[in-house]
Amino acid sequence: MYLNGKVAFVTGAAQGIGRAMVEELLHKGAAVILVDLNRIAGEQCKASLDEEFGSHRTLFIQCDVTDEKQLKAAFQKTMEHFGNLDILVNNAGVNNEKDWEKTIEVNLISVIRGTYIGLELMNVKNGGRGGVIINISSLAGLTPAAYQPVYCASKHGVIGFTRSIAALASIGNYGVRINTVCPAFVDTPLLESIEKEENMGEFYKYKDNIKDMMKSFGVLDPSLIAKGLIDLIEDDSFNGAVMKITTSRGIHFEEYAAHQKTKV
Ligand SMILES: NC(=O)C1=CN([C@@H]2O[C@H](COP(=O)(O)OP(=O)(O)OC[C@H]3O[C@@H](n4cnc5c(N)ncnc54)[C@H](O)[C@@H]3O)[C@@H](O)[C@H]2O)C=CC1
Ligand SMILES: CC/C=C\C[C@H](O)C(=O)/C=C/C=C/C=C\C=C\[C@@H](O)C/C=C\CCC(=O)O
Repeated sequence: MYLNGKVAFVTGAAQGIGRAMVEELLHKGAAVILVDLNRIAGEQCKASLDEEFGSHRTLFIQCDVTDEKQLKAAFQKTMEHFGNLDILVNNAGVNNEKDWEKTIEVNLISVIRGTYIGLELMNVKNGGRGGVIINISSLAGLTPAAYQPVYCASKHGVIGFTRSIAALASIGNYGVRINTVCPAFVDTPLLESIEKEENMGEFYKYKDNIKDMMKSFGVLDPSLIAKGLIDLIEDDSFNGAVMKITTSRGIHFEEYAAHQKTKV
């Protein structure tokens, strides 16, 4: 997909990986809807981006992605404001083993719901003009994470759902490609949750173990994740891809047997 002039919807856009993705999309000429629960951070993010890219290139929408009514309204506002939707990045995520139901709601249920709403709008069979959906998983979506069992489950779910819906989109000729990105540790405020009992709950006593893992695996810059996102959007050969991003191997892909691969 050629990004110039396209319209992208990014959740969790106010900071971290989401903000890095927004900046890359703007540099490539797209218009971007910034969707985030945090109004202050979202408005500050937009104000900063306006200085570099102009105020017409972005729209901030305060939205809790776990609230179906708010999420649907955000998509509706996008269509009204920009007239179309070409790219959807379901990025918003939390790490909370204490309120683990919230983790499942944000990291998995909202990704599924956002994908379905985005597909409805982009599917050429519905009069859409096609597009690309990227769901953000994690390396914890591919390996056990002893100290984040529910976060791990949510991210495994993102991969299973994304590969499945990508296969359906191909079989149904929807004109929409759906892929997932699995970064290892990335230098964002999310990592601060490791130090908080209200996030880690019973696993708080293992916080130093996670920090040792971070020392061992290293911590990635969000800009590398944004680069991986752009690769998946621009290269039309990717559908159902599971992109991994680690300090040791950079951007690479999980390999599956031929019968488990998704056609474009
Ligand atoms: N930081 C890391 O080490 C890694 C993060 N990831 C994933 O990348 C994604 C982005 O994470 P980070 O940028 O690191 O986190 P972050 O905490 O820096 O940013 C997450 C953003 O999502 C927003 N958000 C949270 N709940 C929301 C909700 N209910 N509705 C709308 N917005 C909401 C927050 O306000 C925040 O702006 C997440 O899905 C995370 O699981 C994956 C692998 C590594
Ligand atoms: C507060 C931090 C929350 C989330 C961080 C993020 O989602 C994350 O990166 C979590 C990673 C958890 C990893 C858990 C185990 C890692 C296991 C390793 O065995 C993976 C090993 C190699 C990857 C090889 C490769 O294909 O590159």
